[in-house]
Amino acid sequence: MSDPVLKVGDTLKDRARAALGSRNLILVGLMGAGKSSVGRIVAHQLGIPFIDSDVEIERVSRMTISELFAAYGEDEFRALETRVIKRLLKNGPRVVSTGGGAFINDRTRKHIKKSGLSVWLKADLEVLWERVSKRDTRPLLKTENPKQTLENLMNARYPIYAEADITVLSRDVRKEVMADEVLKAVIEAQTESTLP
Ligand SMILES: Nc1ncnc2c1ncn2[C@@H]1O[C@H](COP(=O)(O)OP(=O)(O)OP(=O)(O)O)[C@@H](O)[C@H]1O
Ligand SMILES: O=C(O)C1=C[C@@H](O)[C@@H](O)[C@H](O)C1
Ligand SMILES: [Mg+2]
Repeated sequence: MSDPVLKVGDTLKDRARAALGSRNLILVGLMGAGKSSVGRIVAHQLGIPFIDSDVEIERVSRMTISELFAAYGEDEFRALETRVIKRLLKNGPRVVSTGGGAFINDRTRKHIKKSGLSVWLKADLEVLWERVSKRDTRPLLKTENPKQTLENLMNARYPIYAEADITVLSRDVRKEVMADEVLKAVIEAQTESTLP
């Protein structure tokens, strides 16, 4: 990608926007990591469209994610998720926040890797639990011991999320601070990839 000329005084968002070029920025990670809320701010900062794959799936199916899981099961949900994400990634640049299991699916992960820069928002169990325990809209956590289920998902999924291009630690700080960290990481990733 050819770098547009950057000037002294360019802001963090200008530099991140230039680093991204026409690629998509795709946020991956577990439920509660902040993909949807941080992704929305990042897109606003970059001045490019924001799309949340869970919201898009609910829009096209006219069902909630819980209803989809209940009516068709997880495998059908994943097949739909793959199709929707593939379509969303066709026209970059966009910020696409994915559902927690999207990057774990081999086909979806391939589409994500091909179409842009992936960012893993990595959080520890206590941060995630504090956030997801407030709402019961997540079908995979409707178990007898949802905190243990979340920990099991972390153990199974973290090695796969680690394949993302960038990892940003999602902590208990304001969402705007997290968004700035994502922008900085995009710039750093671009700088590293152009080093001799
Ligand atoms: N940095 C933050 N500080 C405080 N609260 C946060 C932060 N990031 C996210 N949250 C809150 O945590 C909850 C989950 O965040 P969000 O929906 O963005 O996560 P997600 O990664 O998109 O999860 P899912 O995979 O379930 O869609 C929301 O209520 C959100 O407001
Ligand atoms: O972690 C997951 O597998 C999921 C996370 C949510 O974003 C939804 O996509 C759905 O509840 C499945
Ligand atoms: Mg989300």
